[in-house]
Amino acid sequence: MEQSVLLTGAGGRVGTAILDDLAEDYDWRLLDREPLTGEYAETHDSVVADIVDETAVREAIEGVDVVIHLAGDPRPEAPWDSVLRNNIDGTQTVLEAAVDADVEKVVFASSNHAVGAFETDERTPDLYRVHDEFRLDGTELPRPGNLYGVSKAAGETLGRYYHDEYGLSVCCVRIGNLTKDHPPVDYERGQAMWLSYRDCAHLFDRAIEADYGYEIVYGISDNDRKYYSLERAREVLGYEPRDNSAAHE
Ligand SMILES: NC(=O)C1=CN([C@@H]2O[C@H](COP(=O)(O)OP(=O)(O)OC[C@H]3O[C@@H](n4cnc5c(N)ncnc54)[C@H](O)[C@@H]3O)[C@@H](O)[C@H]2O)C=CC1
Ligand SMILES: O=C1O[C@H](COP(=O)(O)O)[C@@H](O)[C@H](O)[C@H]1O
Repeated sequence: MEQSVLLTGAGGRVGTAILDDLAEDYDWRLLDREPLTGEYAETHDSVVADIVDETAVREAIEGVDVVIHLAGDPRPEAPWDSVLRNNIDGTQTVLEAAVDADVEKVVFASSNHAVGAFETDERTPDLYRVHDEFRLDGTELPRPGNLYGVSKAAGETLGRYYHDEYGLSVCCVRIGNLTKDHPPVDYERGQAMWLSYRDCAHLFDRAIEADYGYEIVYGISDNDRKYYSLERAREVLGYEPRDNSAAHE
């Protein structure tokens, strides 16, 4: 039987990349604080709610197998009051409701900014180039370079807690730079962490289907330039990216 999946932040860029490829593959429930427009609003069950509204989130989550949690403030420069509310409090609300509703898995949209401070002056810009062999693999401690990154590291830690304490399966995807059709132009960092739309959809598809306990994986395409390892995503999720920013240089 088709799995039912709650997609929070469904109206945004990552949500669109996922639905563009997977709209027919799951029984979706779409949640966003803005009313959804376009084809997915007409063809799928959708809920307009704020992610910190505990009652609305509990209602939306009832009966689903998996949650993909994207809703939040995605701005690297976002101020503390916004990330505290939308990213940290919102993620805790989702995880608590998921446990109470016996959800099997939560896939959390973490970010490259949870580890942004590894990009020191000594390492960059070499880090973004093909010859450089430095890799982060998800076993390192978080090292955020801004408060947005702190909020993503907090979301990962909340996931760890809800896994250890309640047995919830949690996969944190440290998404790189999702850009449609081609990697960012004249931006080496963005090219090293490019995630194409179709690789994004495939990665979240694998995170819905695979078996795991608690995982942190990197969400990038198979770029020649890279400083994030794809090993864990390949091994645990069966991720097989098809795109490479080098093909667009
Ligand atoms: N786009 C990217 O390259 C990356 C995105 N991410 C993360 O992925 C997630 C999605 O990002 P994007 O799709 O790019 O952002 P977006 O801004 O395009 O979409 C976010 C969606 O969440 C909704 N939303 C925001 N706060 C909400 C709240 N309190 N309650 C309910 N809905 C709310 C917005 O209305 C919007 O539709 C975010 O958590 C972001 O931090 C992480 C790394 C890279
Ligand atoms: O987490 C995120 O990261 C990407 C890439 O970061 P950037 O600083 O190189 O732009 C960003 O585009 C996205 O908005 C953000 O949510």
